[in-house]
Amino acid sequence: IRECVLPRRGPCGSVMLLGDSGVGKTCFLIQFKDGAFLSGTFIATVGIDFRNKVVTVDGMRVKLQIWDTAGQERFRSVTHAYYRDAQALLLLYDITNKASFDNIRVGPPFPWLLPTHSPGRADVSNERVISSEDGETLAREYGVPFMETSAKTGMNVELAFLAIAKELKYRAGRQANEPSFQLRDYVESQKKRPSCCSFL
Ligand SMILES: Nc1nc2c(ncn2[C@@H]2O[C@H](COP(=O)(O)OP(=O)(O)OP(=O)(O)O)[C@@H](O)[C@H]2O)c(=O)[nH]1
Repeated sequence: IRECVLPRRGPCGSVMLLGDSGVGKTCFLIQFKDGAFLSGTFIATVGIDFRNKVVTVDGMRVKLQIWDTAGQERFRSVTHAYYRDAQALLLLYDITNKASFDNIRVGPPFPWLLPTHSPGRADVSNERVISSEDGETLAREYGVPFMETSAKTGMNVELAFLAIAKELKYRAGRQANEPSFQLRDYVESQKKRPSCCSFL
């Protein structure tokens, strides 16, 4: 079940959404998959779940198998079992919840992974306790791309997955004359920044 089933052509990769319970992982996935925001009652994910989505980057189909993990501590051992098979990790924290930021850690046992820090809820800026600079500093420490996202407004949600798909396509085989793909530069050039008044 963990293996990507290849589409007729093009690369495939698995992406894991990680972060504390309630940071917005399920909403992030639903926003990308269906373009909708799940508001209202919060239903915690039990164990692990996945959705597939095929995206087209630079004329090539790339299949993403996106794993939504449970943030609750009691499911930690289940979700840990899946890390080693992931090509990319999206680490989410809630900018209004310091503990969720402090719990973001990516250790050296997985140097082949491609984490992206994607703080959830960048729209609730008036309750913010973790500044953009705090996030950028942590991302620099790990050498990973950084962008603030919102499942509610959709800000940067698609970009996170498209950037991963581009990286997977690039890894799958570079065409002659194709310039090398620099993930962090791409993210920096494409990402939207939350404005001072983006409380929605
Ligand atoms: N304002 C705002 N609320 C959000 C956003 N993303 C999620 N939420 C809310 O946060 C709550 C938790 O969202 P989930 O996506 O279920 O959280 P989760 O990280 O999947 O939680 P677990 O399944 O327990 O790991 C829900 O009530 C959402 O409506 C966002 O971008 N902005």
